[in-house]
Amino acid sequence: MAALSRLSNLPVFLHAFLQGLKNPRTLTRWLITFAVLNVVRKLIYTRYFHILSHLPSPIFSASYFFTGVGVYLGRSHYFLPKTHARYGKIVRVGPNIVSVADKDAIRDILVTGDYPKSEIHEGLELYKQHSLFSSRNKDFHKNRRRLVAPAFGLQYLRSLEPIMQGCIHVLLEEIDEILLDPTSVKRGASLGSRSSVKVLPPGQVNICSFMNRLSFDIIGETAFGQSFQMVRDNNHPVPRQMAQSLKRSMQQVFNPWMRWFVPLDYSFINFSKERVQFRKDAGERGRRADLLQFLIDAQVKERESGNGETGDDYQDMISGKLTDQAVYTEALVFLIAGSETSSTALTNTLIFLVRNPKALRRLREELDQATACNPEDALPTYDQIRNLPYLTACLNESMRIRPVAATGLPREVTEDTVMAGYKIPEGTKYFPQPNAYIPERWIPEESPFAPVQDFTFYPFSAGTRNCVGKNFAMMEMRLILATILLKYDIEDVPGQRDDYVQFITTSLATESYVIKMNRRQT
Ligand code: HEM
Repeated sequence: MAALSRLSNLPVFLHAFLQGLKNPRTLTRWLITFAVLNVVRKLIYTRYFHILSHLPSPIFSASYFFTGVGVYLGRSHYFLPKTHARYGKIVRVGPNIVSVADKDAIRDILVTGDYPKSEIHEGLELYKQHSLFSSRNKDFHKNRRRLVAPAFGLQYLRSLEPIMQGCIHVLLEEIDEILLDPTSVKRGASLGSRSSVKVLPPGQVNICSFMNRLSFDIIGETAFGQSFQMVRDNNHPVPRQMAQSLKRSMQQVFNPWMRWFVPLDYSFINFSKERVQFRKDAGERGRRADLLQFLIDAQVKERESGNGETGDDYQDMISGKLTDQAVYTEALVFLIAGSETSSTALTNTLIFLVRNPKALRRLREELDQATACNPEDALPTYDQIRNLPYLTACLNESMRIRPVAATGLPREVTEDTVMAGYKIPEGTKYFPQPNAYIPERWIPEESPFAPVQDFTFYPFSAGTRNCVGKNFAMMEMRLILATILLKYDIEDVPGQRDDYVQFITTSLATESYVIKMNRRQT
């Protein structure tokens, strides 16, 4: 069909060409007509004759144009729930993109079938280097994941607790300073391109900005051995460069024309290179138990075992060897994957809590009980809070309503699959009152609903490509949330926008959410 429709354009083109030889204006007119006809032909073909044309789909799915606009504006996640509500659980949303919103099908894709990541991930590779996050090659991924995963085991993460606590301590100092003197707010440069940090009325703090800056400091300390001092100074160029490059690289995946006009700025890679070299040069003196040290040690072990690089750069890259380049690329992947994700999830949780005072009170009670014997100035320890059910429920509930990876986890179908003809029962809702913040639904003995079904909740994805940093993120979020609630009374400032944009992960569109904070009287 495609070949036939292509041939049918040939006489039109020849006619245009012959006419054009006589008169350049006629040639232009005919070329425009030809281009328009070609677009119409493609749209008709994609809509009615393509191998996916039997799937339910809105009319816009025949082209990438609307998806491209949605991704450019960071609003692509808004249309998906509406499209599924209208067309069912399997919907074609682009010429070659099918969106799936069914728990069994999702389990098949991510876990049972372990489908490879889609081509989109290639657009997210850093200067064409495979990495744990972007690689689509299963052997590469298996090898790299085997080397890196122990850094996120509970045992190793324990060594990171003092580092995280140190950063949280700086946050408390900074918030206290603003509460005393609102003009002391560090304006710095905005991380995205939308807003900057403002002086607020006394007693108010932009919690979105602080969570964002704190997550960068924690990843800076753990992955590069150096805080970005974003909480204190809000002025380091690397987080800003990184946030902007990621946004642009996602926009360019669906809008390739942008590459001509907006080049990507990868200068932040030099920062990673320098930090790795600095740590290596420092030798035993510079040793620290953190993610960067783990990568460097893993590289040394791989080399000592005789399984190191072969000298062929390309082969070493595709087989997942921890070359020098691989070490600084993976450190950057931690920075990219581990900053905006945790900070968005934390900001959302704080917003839900100030808007749900009952849940806030209950969480506070749980935390007070767990830390009752702490001296006044002490921060909660991870041992005290890691198993608190309501704390975990509050985080889960916010990641359920506002997932950090909201546009799904694109995978590729590499062979014929029954999913395209999948029959799905209509009208099944996995979460009763889906938009209400009810942390109790995660505590089976207290839930007003039937227990949450397995495989309906994937904030960290599932299967071989799930989030390697899940334990890190949960530890970080529990520590930060617990500390804030133990040290401050917090309250909502009503009437603020809380819509969000999605580039690689989601974030508040305004980059700002202000809450009232007051040092807690003990
Ligand atoms: C609330 C916080 C976080 C959430 C919700 C989250 C979510 C996810 C999700 C959904 C994926 C799968 C992406 C895909 O399939 O395309 C993923 C992968 C990944 N995440 Fe996280 N993440 C979080 C925090 C972190 C942190 C703190 C780190 C590291 C310090 C991290 C490192 C990674 C890496 C390296 C991958 C790729 C893993 C692989 O493919 O083997 N994440 N994350």
